[in-house]
Order: sequence, then structure tokens, then C-alpha cells
Amino acid sequence: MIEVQGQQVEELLREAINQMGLKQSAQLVSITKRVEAQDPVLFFASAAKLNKERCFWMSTKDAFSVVGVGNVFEINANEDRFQYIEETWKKLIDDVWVYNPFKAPGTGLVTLGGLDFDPKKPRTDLWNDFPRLQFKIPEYILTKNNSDFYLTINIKVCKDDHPIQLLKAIETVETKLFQTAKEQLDLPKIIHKKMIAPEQWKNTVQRAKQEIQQKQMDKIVLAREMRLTFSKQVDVSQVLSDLIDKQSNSYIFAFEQSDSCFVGATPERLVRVENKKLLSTCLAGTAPRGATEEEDQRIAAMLFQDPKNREEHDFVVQMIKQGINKYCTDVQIPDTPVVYPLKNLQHLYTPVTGVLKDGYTIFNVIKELHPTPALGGVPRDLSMTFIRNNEQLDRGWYGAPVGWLDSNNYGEFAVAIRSALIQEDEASLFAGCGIVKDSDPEEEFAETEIKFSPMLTVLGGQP
Ligand SMILES: C=C(O[C@@H]1C=C(C(=O)O)C=C[C@H]1O)C(=O)O
Ligand SMILES: [Mg+2]
Repeated sequence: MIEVQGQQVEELLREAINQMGLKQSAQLVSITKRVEAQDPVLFFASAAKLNKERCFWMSTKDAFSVVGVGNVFEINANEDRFQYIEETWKKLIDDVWVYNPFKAPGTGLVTLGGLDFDPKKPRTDLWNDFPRLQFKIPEYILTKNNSDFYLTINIKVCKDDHPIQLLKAIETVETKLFQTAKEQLDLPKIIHKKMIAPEQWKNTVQRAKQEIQQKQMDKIVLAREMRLTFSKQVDVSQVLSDLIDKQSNSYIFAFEQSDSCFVGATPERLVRVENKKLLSTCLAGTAPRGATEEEDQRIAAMLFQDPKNREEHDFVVQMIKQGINKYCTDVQIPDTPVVYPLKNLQHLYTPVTGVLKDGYTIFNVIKELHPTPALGGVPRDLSMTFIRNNEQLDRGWYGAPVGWLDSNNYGEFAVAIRSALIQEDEASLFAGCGIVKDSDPEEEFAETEIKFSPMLTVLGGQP
């Protein structure tokens, strides 16, 4: 096992500074070392004391987490967002001084972030704290990969910096981050719960359905908002801990910006890249879980055979198939979906695999796929225009890709659904569903009700 001790970090810093020569501007240095096992949520919670913004990513299925603390570099963009981030990221990789002998996924130079669902939709005040696209390179990153734990330190150094002093400052922060005492916090109490314009939403569903029946479009995804007020400030660490306990088969994420935090537990992978290997997921079509195993299986069988849900799902499969084929060889997509059970509901699910063609990156695939008909519609442009003009909601980062990537060609992005924007003692929860020709506004409304429950439960709204 390669160990990196304090003394070695000092040596590495010295080496990096020496290599700067006469360079006047600061040099970004990234050092990764193995560390003792540490609970990612505890690491996230400890970081609150440092007054640094945090981000959190966990794939519960893979026993994989990345927790970021602080911000040593950030990429913000409005126009040409995918091209800009790709170019900036490439340049950064070339400029940074990296020591990472492990090259494990999510170690070394890693960036985490997200973006607006629709860059053309006018913003309201709700998402004021969030840029339309933001990717951060945290100062400290804890990576958990099964039973291996790594800490990456990203630091800007100047030619006059002293390695011993830099190391001291790093060690002070590390001591705070690796605390062990876990505080059990109470769930917040909801003192006010408001559905935003439910009747108006059902009317919009009706209008969407008419457009679809008049053959203007095939599918339009419509979302709505629930607004909560709590008796006290919500503790995001506790929310994450409860989501991990309750939502298996999900990506648990949190992105903190000033006094806001966008948190969720989404089952929907958009794309994952491991070197050249690519995975994507088609997830659409929904039913509740049954109270007994028998009822559950009956509902699953109905979902599997239901033409309306199969149609909703198939639009996603067709579009992802077409998109992935442009950038991958060896694309494999099963002909029929499977039923994918989650705690509160079940979905139709089709996995997609392929091999990235030379010259393409995860950014090409994200740009191609977002928004899939699981969150936008078919055809894309018309459905996006309909959503932009009719939905009474500022989606912000809801429904858009959130995730991470590293300089070793690993990365994963999920679609930010089953999520909430928490702002101190308030929160907005988001839920949407795919409208097709056979949709019924009341049934779709009921479907969104269940989709609120993963977040509502951990915010004290349901048993
Ligand atoms: C839009 C959401 O979920 C999407 C819509 C689904 C549907 O309508 O059946 C299922 C999964 C997701 O693709 C959401 O949860 O907010
Ligand atoms: Mg649906």
C-alpha cells in the first residue's frame, strides 16, 4: 500500500514550489493520500465548522462517495455552457501539479457541480444562490471506494510560500474534518406546507395532453413545487444521513451555495464513464409500491404491461439510443425494460452500455442527452418551449445533470430529481411526471405526490 505521510506532503509541496521557478501567478497543487475509514456524512458535517461550502455525492449501490469541502477553483458559465466547461476543465488538467499514485475513481483532480435545467428560462429569486452552471474543485475531497478511503488536498501555492507553514495549515483543517463524534439531530418540524398552484398544474397537464392529442408533440414532462417552512433551520447532514438510510439504489447528492443547499436522492443515472466504458439509464414509467409483497408484485406486473407507462418509457429509450449511438460503439440496450423498485415507488428501467468512440468525452454525452424525454419531452425543442411557457416553476438545477468527474477519465452524472432546495428554515420540493396522450391529470397529480415523498419523509413530513 502506498502511504503518504505528513512529511511526504511537505516534500511534495516543496517540490511543487521549486518547479514553479519564477512563475508569478499561483500554482494549483493536488495531492492525494490514503486515509483511515471515515463516515462521509460525518466528514460533511464536520466541514460545517470550517465555514466552507460543501458538496456531497454518494452512489449507494457502489459504496462510492465523494465529499468536497471549500472551493479552490470554480467554473461558472452562462452561454455555450458545455463547450466552456470542457475547455476550462481541459486547461485546468494541463495546468495543475498532481500527485496521485492511486488514480482511483474520484481522487486527484475532481470537479463536482450542476447546471440549470433550461438556460433559456428566466430566473426567479428562488435559485439566486446558484449560478446557471457551476463546477467546483474543492480544497479537500474525501473519496470512499468500497473500503478504501482517500483524501485529496487541492491548494494554490505561490513561489514564496513555505512548505512547513502550508502543511501546518492543512493539518489544522484535517484535524477538524476527521472528528469522530456524531451528533444525532432531531428532524425539523414542518410548521407550514404549501402546494404551489395544484389546480393550475392539472390544467396545464390537460393543455399538454391536448397538444399531444393534436399531434403537436408526443410527450411533455411537467413538474410542480411544494413549499415547506420549518420550526428551525434544517441540518443538511441529518437529511443526507436519513436519505442514505431510506433510499437504496439511489444517488444521494448535496450542493451548498451560501445559505442554500440543493439536496436529493435520485435513482436516475444520466451517464457514467469509466475510461472508455459508458453506462446510461432509461428511467420513466411509475407506479406505487404495494403494502404487501403480493400487492407489490401485482402492481409491478401491471406497470410492466401498462401501455401508457410503456409508451412514456419507450420515448426515453429511443432518444437515448439515438444519442448514445453518435458517441459510442458496441451499444447494448435490452428490448424490454425491467421493473426497478425504490422505497416509495417503482419505475420501468432499461440499462444502456457502450464504448466511447475516440475523441469524445462525458461532456459530449451530457450535452447530447440533456434533457432526455424523462425530464423534457418529445420532440425536444417543442416540449421545452411548452415547459418554459406553461410551467409555473423555476426548475433551476432540478431535473438537470448533477455529478462529478476526475482527471483519470472517471465521472458520473445523475438527473437531479427527488430533490429539494433547502434554504435555512424553508424548502422547495420538486416533482414531475411524463404526460403522454393517455395521461389523466388526477393520476399524474397523484404520481407527483409520491415523488415528493423521498424528500418529504426526511424533512419530517411523513412517518
Ligand atoms: C420527473 C420526475 O421523474 C421522472 C418521471 C417519471 C414518470 O413520469 O414516470 C419517472 C421517472 C423520472 O424519469 C421526478 O421525479 O420529478
Ligand atoms: Mg409517469
